[in-house]
Amino acid sequence: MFYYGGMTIDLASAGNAEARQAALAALGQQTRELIDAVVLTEVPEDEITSVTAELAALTGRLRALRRTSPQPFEIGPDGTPRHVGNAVAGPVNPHALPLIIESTPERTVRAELAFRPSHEGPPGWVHGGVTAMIMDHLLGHAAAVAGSAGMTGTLSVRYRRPVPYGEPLLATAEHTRSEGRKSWVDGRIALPDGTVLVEATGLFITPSDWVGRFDPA
Ligand SMILES: CCCCCCCC/C=C\CCCCCCCC(=O)SCCNC(=O)CCNC(=O)[C@H](O)C(C)(C)COP(=O)(O)OP(=O)(O)OC[C@H]1O[C@@H](n2cnc3c(N)ncnc32)[C@H](O)[C@@H]1OP(=O)(O)O
Repeated sequence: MFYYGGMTIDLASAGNAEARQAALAALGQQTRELIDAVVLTEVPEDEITSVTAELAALTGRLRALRRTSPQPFEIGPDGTPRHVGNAVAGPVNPHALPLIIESTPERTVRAELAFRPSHEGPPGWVHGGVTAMIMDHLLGHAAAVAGSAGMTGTLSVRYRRPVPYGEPLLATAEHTRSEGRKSWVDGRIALPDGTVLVEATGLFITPSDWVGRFDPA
């Protein structure tokens, strides 16, 4: 639903929903490029001021017709779960990497990824909160594909080596065990040669009202 001038409009039923998602994903990607351009720019101050004014105008255009919250979790036309507004994996969300996760037949998960300069924490390296966020989401996804979708109860992260940005990395995770509504998942972020940079263990708890709702296909 969208709110425009006091009216409520269901745009999904009004047009081609898939074409709209593709257009929104392109906007999300362009905005990611903008974010990195902002943190790296060396243009003169008057140019910065001019670009800021143009961005304010563009922001106003996007705000002209808006939702009350990001796009929800849903089952896509091909039957797969998707959450395009998600902060970590959503292609429409510029804050998201986005993390593109593949599931293996063994119900483990993997994602090839590369952090960007805008993820910098310690000078030259990725912020530990950003890598923890990636681990939280990937471990949660691994719990879900194992049939134990839940909310993070605890997340323990061991930072073994600093994480570079701008380089291809591999993140993997696997469900290890469940007891009732509690499930444990292990994961890591590694260099392509297998050198582990970050290790994480998470406890995911299936809220009572989720039981049976998010069973994998
Ligand atoms: C988001 C996914 C959407 C759908 C997925 C489906 C499809 C999959 C596709 C794609 C996957 C995407 C993956 C995303 C991953 C991202 C995950 C996040 O970032 S989640 C945000 C951060 N976490 C919170 O905000 C939790 C806030 N806390 C709560 O909501 C509750 O406290 C909750 C649900 C964690 C537990 O509430 P209770 O009422 O169900 O729990 P009680 O009944 O009190 O306890 C049950 C057992 O769990 C233990 N427990 C409860 N909370 C614990 C905690 N925080 N740490 C350790 N143990 C805890 C208790 O001691 C108890 O254990 P005993 O049975 O006695 O052995």
